[in-house]
Parts: sequence; C-alpha cells; structure tokens
Amino acid sequence: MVETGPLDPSRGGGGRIDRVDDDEAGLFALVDQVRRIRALTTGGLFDTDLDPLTAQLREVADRLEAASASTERRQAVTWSTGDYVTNCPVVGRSNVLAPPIAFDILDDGTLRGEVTLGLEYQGPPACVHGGMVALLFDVVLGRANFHAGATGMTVYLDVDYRSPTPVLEPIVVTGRQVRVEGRKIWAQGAIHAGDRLCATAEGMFVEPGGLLLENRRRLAGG
Ligand SMILES: CCCCCCCCCCCC(=O)SCCNC(=O)CCNC(=O)[C@H](O)C(C)(C)COP(=O)(O)OP(=O)(O)OC[C@H]1O[C@@H](n2cnc3c(N)ncnc32)[C@H](O)[C@@H]1OP(=O)(O)O
Repeated sequence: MVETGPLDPSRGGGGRIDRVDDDEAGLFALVDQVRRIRALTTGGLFDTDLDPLTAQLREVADRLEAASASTERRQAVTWSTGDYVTNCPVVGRSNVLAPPIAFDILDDGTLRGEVTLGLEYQGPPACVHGGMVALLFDVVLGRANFHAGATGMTVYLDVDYRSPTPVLEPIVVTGRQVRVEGRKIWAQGAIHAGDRLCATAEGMFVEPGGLLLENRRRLAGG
C-alpha cells in the first residue's frame, strides 16, 4: 500500500537536483524551440499556409542532420560522460520528449516536481495519457533511488489511476525510496492536482550487477 503522507504535494523546501545548466553548445536553447513546435503542432490548427514553414523546417532539419554525430556516437557519449540526466525523457533538457520536469529533494529524500503537461501528453479528453503517468513515476522513483544511494532497473511498476490526471493544469509529482533489501529496492510515488490525488505507484528495482557496465563498455567500442 502506498503511504501518501510523505508524498503530500504541499510540502515545500528542499534543493534542486539533476539540474544541468551548462549549455555551451546551445543545445538546450535549440531544444526549447523544438519543444515549442512540438506543443503547437499537436492537433495543430493554423490560419496560414503551412507549405513555406514546412520547407523552412526541412532546411533546418537537413542542416542539423549534416552537422550531427551518428546516433551510435551520441549514445556512446551519453553513457561515457554520464550525460544521461540531460537525455532522460522526463527531466532531460536535451530530450524533446521531456516536458522537462525539475525535481527538488526534500530533507527526508522525497523528490517533488511541479509541471503542466500540454496536449502532446493527452490521452482521454483533458487527461494525461496513462502511459505518460507511468513514465513520470518510473523516473521520479528511479531518481529518488539514485539520490538515496541505492539504484536499479525497474522490474515492476504498479500504478493505481485513482482520478484523472489533468493536462493544461499544474500537477505535482512526488517519489521516495521506502526499502532496500540486498539488490532489491522499493520506492513509492504520487501525482496530485492541487489536493486531489490522481495516481499512486509502487515500483521494485533490482541492481543489475555487471549488465550496465557491460553495455556501457560495448557502446564505447571496447
Ligand atoms: C544501476 C542502475 C542505473 C540505471 C541508470 C539510469 C537509467 C534510467 C532507467 C530508468 C528506469 C528504466 O527504464 S529501467 C528499464 C526497464 N527495466 C528493464 O529493462 C529491466 C529488465 N530486467 C532485467 O534486465 C533483469 O531482470 C535484471 C538485470 C534487472 C535483474 O536480473 P537478474 O540479475 O537475473 O536478477 P533476478 O535474479 O532475475 O532478480 C533479482 C531478484 O528480484 C526478484 N524479481 C525479479 N523480477 C521481479 C518481479 N517482477 N517481481 C518481483 N520480484 C522480482 C527475483 O525473484 C530475485 O529475488 P531473490 O530471488 O533474489 O529474492
């Protein structure tokens, strides 16, 4: 059973975590513009001829493609430099899928982040897609584990959808580690809209032994 007391959305304080501000290459600034386009084009309704805009976007995409390192190289660099956080699909400032959310860590290790999700995350009318809700939980629980010092890969994630999670309104996402037994780690989380509980989750994570190190070595080509 998820204990919602420590996940109270009105708790304040704490310091920002996982915030990477160094944007020497200008990538975060560029991705911010792609996010604007992503938000505007979801179910886009425009009172203008789109063809010239499409041509401009194609040109920009062509120029980026010509200047870009390969996907494989980018994947290898992500893991060799520890840049995962900036590429995460929830908190990552260089991932266009990410809203992105910024989490604060409270004094007992609970993470708390506020976000307003746009139409691109909509499932049922006015509601956040259930898969997106699960993604938010997977990340907040994973980051809570990381900051508590014991982390692993998700082996189960049990989500209870208790009331609709709204799009276009602020929601609060919370998560914390609750127990560690050897390689096994449990964490719990909640999503609220104001005082209303939208969803809760419990996840179990297993420290994957040498698997990730092996993968990182393989991606780095040695
Ligand atoms: C450092 C990370 C950085 C992570 C870096 C950050 C990246 C972000 C990650 C975000 C989160 C994700 O998306 S993770 C991606 C989604 N998850 C995955 O792809 C994981 C796929 N699963 C796996 O690859 C594997 O299950 C492993 C490597 C996690 C564990 O395999 P294993 O080493 O063989 O361990 P195994 O013996 O099977 O299980 C260990 C114990 O857990 C129990 N167990 C296993 N599955 C379950 C289950 N569903 N429900 C209950 N219990 C279970 C087993 O009974 C056993 O208990 P006992 O007999 O010991 O008592």
